Amino acid sequence: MSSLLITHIGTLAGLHPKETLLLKGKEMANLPQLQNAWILCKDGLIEDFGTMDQLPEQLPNELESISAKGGFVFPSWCDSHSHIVFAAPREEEFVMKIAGKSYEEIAAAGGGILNSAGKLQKATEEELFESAALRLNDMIKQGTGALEIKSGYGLSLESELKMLRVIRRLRESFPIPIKASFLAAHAFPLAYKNDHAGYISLIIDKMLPQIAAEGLADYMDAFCEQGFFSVEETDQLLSAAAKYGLRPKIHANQLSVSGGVQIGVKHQAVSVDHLEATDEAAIAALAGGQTIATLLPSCSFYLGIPFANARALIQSDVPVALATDYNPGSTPSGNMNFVVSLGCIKLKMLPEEAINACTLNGAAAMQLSEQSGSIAKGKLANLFITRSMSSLAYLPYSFGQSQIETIILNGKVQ
Ligand SMILES: N=CN[C@@H](CCC(=O)O)C(=O)O
Ligand SMILES: [Zn+2]
Repeated sequence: MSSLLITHIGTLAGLHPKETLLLKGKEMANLPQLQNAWILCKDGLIEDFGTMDQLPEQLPNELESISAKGGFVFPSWCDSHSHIVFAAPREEEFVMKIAGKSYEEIAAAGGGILNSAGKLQKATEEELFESAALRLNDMIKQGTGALEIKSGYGLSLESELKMLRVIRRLRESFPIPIKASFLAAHAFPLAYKNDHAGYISLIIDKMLPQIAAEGLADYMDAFCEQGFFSVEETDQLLSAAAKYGLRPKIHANQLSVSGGVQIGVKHQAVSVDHLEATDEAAIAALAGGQTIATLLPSCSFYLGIPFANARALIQSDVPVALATDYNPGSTPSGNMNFVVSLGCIKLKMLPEEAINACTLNGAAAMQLSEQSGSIAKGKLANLFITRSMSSLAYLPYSFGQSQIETIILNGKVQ
């Protein structure tokens, strides 16, 4: 395999040592950097880095060398919450929202998740793969270098399997790590509207065994929310998933204080996601622990719901990650650069905190931080080079404008 040398890097950012797997509290504001640097990638991994006055004399054969022209080099974004496999966008709901309808009202009127499920059930695996691949290509161009994708628009054995197989094919076809979460507990299908127990047993007795047998999921997800899955139902689902070794990453406290955070912590969730409606009890449940609070500020932005209280979480030593939540209903955007900007502007995170939340802690929220999320020897060489910027803060400050010039995945310029 060939090697890549990047020289004249104005700032090489995100140099957390390989052993640092997760950041909490004050550590979140520390983003180690090196000025006037080079980095060498070999066989898809980061081989070494240093300052320009100490460029190595001995370099590998078959070396490609590029100049960063004074730009920053960052580890790729690690987007740990997305729903990019869907059959159709829902811009009709966007217009309903503009006219004043809430997310809950649109869902009650036959829109929302059930609308997406109806369309997905009719789509072929090929169609779903093609459309998700287009979205994923766009995300990669915007700097994403590791991704979690959920099922959850199938809501039947056949269609959930179809979604998870599409995610598997994306993983096999794209040069970035991809994790899959099983989210049949996203909404109750109409046929089970008055038979919640029936749908829960369908998930536990039919879907989980087959998904586990085919190794199609890394995590168990559930939308623990009023009008969706109760705490008791979520508890039952997470206990069943644990028998197959699937740890939770769940949707909690999006629209109301649902108790989802506490049930996630009880089941040692890798992450509890959303938390727009978080109260003190939820923060206390997470304080000082290992469960990551994954905040999704572009969902708050799009739906016009409150932004999560990132400051209180960080102050309570809760590890915070940021992700896109890319989906057709609540967040039709997979742009992590905008997430970093919203993290700063709306969640009041420092640029260093927001960048750590989108890199190392995002990787940790997919259990990938041994290989992704920071610049360290032996980690995946998934990076991006920006234009020359006056400071680190310029990246989130210049919201809506991409500063990214070059994408590098597995040590190769894309
Ligand atoms: N809240 C649950 N799931 C998605 C929205 C799904 C949809 O509206 O299609 C979310 O994370 O926001
Ligand atoms: Zn989501």
